[in-house]
Amino acid sequence: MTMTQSHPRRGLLLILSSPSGAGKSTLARRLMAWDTTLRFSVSATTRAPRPGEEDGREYYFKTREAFGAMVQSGDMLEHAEVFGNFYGSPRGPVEQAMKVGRDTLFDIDWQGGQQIRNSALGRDVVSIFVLPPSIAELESRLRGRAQDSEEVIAGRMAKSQSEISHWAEYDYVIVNRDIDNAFNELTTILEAERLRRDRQPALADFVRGLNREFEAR
Ligand SMILES: Nc1nc2c(ncn2[C@@H]2O[C@H](COP(=O)(O)OP(=O)(O)O)[C@@H](O)[C@H]2O)c(=O)[nH]1
Ligand SMILES: Nc1ncnc2c1ncn2[C@@H]1O[C@H](COP(=O)(O)OP(=O)(O)O)[C@@H](O)[C@H]1O
Repeated sequence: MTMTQSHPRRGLLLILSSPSGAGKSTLARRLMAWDTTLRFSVSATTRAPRPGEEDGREYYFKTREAFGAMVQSGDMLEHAEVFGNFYGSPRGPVEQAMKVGRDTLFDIDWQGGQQIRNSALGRDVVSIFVLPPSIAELESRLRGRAQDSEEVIAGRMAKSQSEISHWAEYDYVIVNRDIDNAFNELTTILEAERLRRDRQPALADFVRGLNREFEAR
């Protein structure tokens, strides 16, 4: 029997979180281009689209009523209020991907990370927190992105210290100083975690064989 027949592969849930502006969307975009088998979990949000954002690509843009209805009917795997707007990960596509052993990438905040880690899917989670090299650089990246008003930027900066305080809840931490180095760390983590996942069932078989050998002595 082949390994895939006896042990259907489970999809990994790769969670990326960071204070706003540290670079997690940039890393997520690069990772999706690097590995086209990864599925990006497109969140629903009540925040307004930024210039260039497309409904269904970066987010599903929803009214508060429509968002509330999704939560009520159990369609969200997790949801949270972030910077005064609601954000949530639709459950259906994640469960579909898990079933066929496809890995899913989430760009969600620490509250969402905590909810998925504590859910029935928790054992398939690999979580990564992205830190900026300095707070001055974080602010300059938020400004450089030039997509938010001064007020929005100030609000995000004010929240960044409490966001950062959750770093130790994550499996891995990447300091995004140089984007190429940060991206290399990210792909190394994914490759190592995939190896671990893929080897686990075969290892269990192997140890059963060792035990049979013990018993036969
Ligand atoms: N819990 C949760 N957080 C989300 C979700 N989608 C996005 N976020 C987080 O919401 C925050 C704001 O996202 P966004 O408005 O795109 O701003 P940006 O992070 O500055 O690009 C970020 O920390 C995202 O990771 C989601 O589905 N659930
Ligand atoms: N290592 C880096 N060095 C310099 N600029 C970066 C780096 N990583 C990301 N950026 C830039 O910083 C800004 C914020 O990045 P973004 O990915 O949108 O952050 P987040 O999704 O965490 O809010 C973007 O303009 C992005 O191009």
